Amino acid sequence: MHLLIPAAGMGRRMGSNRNKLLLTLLGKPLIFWTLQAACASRHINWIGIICQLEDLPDLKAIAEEMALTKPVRFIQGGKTRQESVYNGLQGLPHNARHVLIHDGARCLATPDLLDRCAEALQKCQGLIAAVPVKDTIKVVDRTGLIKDTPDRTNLWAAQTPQGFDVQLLKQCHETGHKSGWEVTDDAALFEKCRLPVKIVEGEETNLKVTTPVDLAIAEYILRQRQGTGD
Ligand SMILES: Nc1ccn([C@@H]2O[C@H](COP(=O)(O)OP(=O)(O)OP(=O)(O)O)[C@@H](O)[C@H]2O)c(=O)n1
Ligand SMILES: C[C@](O)(CO)[C@H](O)COP(=O)(O)O
Repeated sequence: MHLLIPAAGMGRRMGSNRNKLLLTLLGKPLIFWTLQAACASRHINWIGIICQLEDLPDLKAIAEEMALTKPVRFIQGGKTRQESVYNGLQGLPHNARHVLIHDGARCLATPDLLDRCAEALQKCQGLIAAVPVKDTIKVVDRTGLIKDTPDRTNLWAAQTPQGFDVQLLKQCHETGHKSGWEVTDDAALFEKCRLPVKIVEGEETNLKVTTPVDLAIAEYILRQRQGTGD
């Protein structure tokens, strides 16, 4: 299974002056933990890291230090996540039939989740990891007034990995590009093209490290996993 890791963001919401994936999390760069899970996955046998040129030396150094046992290709990122994934798809080897896409910023995803998604992708055209929403969600208008309270039983919070048939996802990205669609995940392009996307039960701990508080929570979870919860 081929894996693309979008890692070309800036981390503005983190308030950092560099790519948040290079920030330290429990003594290692944040992206180290994402790569460690990818390496431990039984099904992933190729990794594409999508990144900005300025981060290339740091990311290469991390990959070298980890002595990754799977082939790794670095692919130039774009201005948005959507553009980055588009570039990533062009950088896949020609024999890639299925692809998992997993945010570098979701550094707590387990190898088991990656493997469950890889296995499920053998039987469908598109899927995403997701978890049922725990909060009551409000739809709010521009003036701050609540317009609707959707039924929570139908609401799921999207995560990554997201997995797709490569040719279909390439077509969806092309259509999205021509039509000027702006989306925050790849499933949305599939949906807009009226293609089916399945849900795979995700992990509550699979948070996207976005703000400083997420960094603290991620560190806490990693400590618990390592049995050093103090
Ligand atoms: N041009 C971009 C923007 C984002 N990403 C990646 O997409 C994932 C999810 O994006 P997000 O968490 O929003 O990351 P940032 O764009 O870095 O954060 P922010 O929106 O706060 O600037 C991250 O792994 C990020 O590196 C990417 O590959 N290319
Ligand atoms: C793909 C994603 O991680 C699913 O939750 C998410 O959409 C990434 O974009 P965001 O704008 O940072 O939420």
